Amino acid sequence: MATVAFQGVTKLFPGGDKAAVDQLDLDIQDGEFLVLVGPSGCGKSTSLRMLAGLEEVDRGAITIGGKDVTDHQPKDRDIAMVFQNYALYPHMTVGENMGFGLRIAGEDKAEIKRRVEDAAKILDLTKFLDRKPKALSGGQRQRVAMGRAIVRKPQVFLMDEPLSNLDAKLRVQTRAQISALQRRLATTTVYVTHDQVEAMTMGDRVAVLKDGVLQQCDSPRRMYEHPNNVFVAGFIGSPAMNLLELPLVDGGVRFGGEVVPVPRSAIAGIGESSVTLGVRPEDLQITTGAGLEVTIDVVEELGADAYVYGQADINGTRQPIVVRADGRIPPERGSTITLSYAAERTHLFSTVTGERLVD
Ligand SMILES: Nc1ncnc2c1ncn2[C@@H]1O[C@H](COP(=O)(O)OP(=O)(O)OP(=O)(O)O)[C@@H](O)[C@H]1O
Repeated sequence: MATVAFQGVTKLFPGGDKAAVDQLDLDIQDGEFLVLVGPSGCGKSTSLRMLAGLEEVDRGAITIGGKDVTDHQPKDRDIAMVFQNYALYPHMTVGENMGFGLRIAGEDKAEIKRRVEDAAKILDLTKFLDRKPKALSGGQRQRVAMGRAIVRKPQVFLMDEPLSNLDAKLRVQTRAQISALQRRLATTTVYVTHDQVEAMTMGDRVAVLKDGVLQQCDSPRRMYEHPNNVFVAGFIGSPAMNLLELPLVDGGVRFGGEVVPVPRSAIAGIGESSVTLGVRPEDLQITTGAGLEVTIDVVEELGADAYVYGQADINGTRQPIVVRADGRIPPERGSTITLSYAAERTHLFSTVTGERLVD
């Protein structure tokens, strides 16, 4: 177990017009489950590979357990990595695959056997120990890859999209198993995914990257309730937060007949004439009173909930909006509904910089 720190870590690939990872600063606690998430190409795999020692760091430093490992070989970092494709040796049995790293490290045979059997028990793989990987399901192979990592008892687990080859149902099950296993072993884990649901359900903290730049690193709840900028607001949550550009009038923005106040101090000096108001689909309510009128284009019925997609007339322009409604009494497509909201459940961002304006 160990802390991990990225200190101003930068990666420039030859030919790239900007840094793949740009001055990444991140402190990961001992035993923490930290998820790196972001869209394709945001630099999450490169960050993980630099931590693993599979990619060179151009600027900055990486420490594990307080020790600078920036120039250490992967084998000298005391980490174990689980890859997307599992990277199992097809000619070896499950048991041999799991014990491989220990054998290379010159571990005693009896000790290898004991650790492999322990890991197999934890991962429910005991009856497969003598099989070859090709005789296993995708989920079982994934567990073997996990097993190979845990028998090493490393200081840090690194996982690069380890669930992406599983079908949706198995992914949900395995997600919970990995979370439970990580909590039980309390080993510092850095986990890469592009799936924000995976990030939110698994991470103690989530680090959102965009274009190689860290946007925010917080607990899932904090990230959801207090996104630092428009990108995080739109990336975390499904369906995404509604983000509406509204002109500034009378010390605030007019939304659905009400004025959401924008403190003068928040916009002082940035010359804004409009702000971006964010409101999550579940923070809008269908009302019989006055409010924001929305014409419904599509209703997605999910059982308990229905997501209602429509167009709102906001200050004379039509803007798309999505609302979570009660799935038992969903509104009808083509009809018009009126929405109310609580001003304290809205988020205000600069239209110019995208940064959050009010805490
Ligand atoms: N070996 C390489 N040579 C040149 N450029 C690279 C190399 N590896 C990655 N890149 C570039 O660096 C940036 C970050 O890539 P990276 O693989 O870290 O992103 P990612 O967030 O993991 O994306 P994905 O989810 O698609 O795997 C991208 O612009 C990518 O094209």
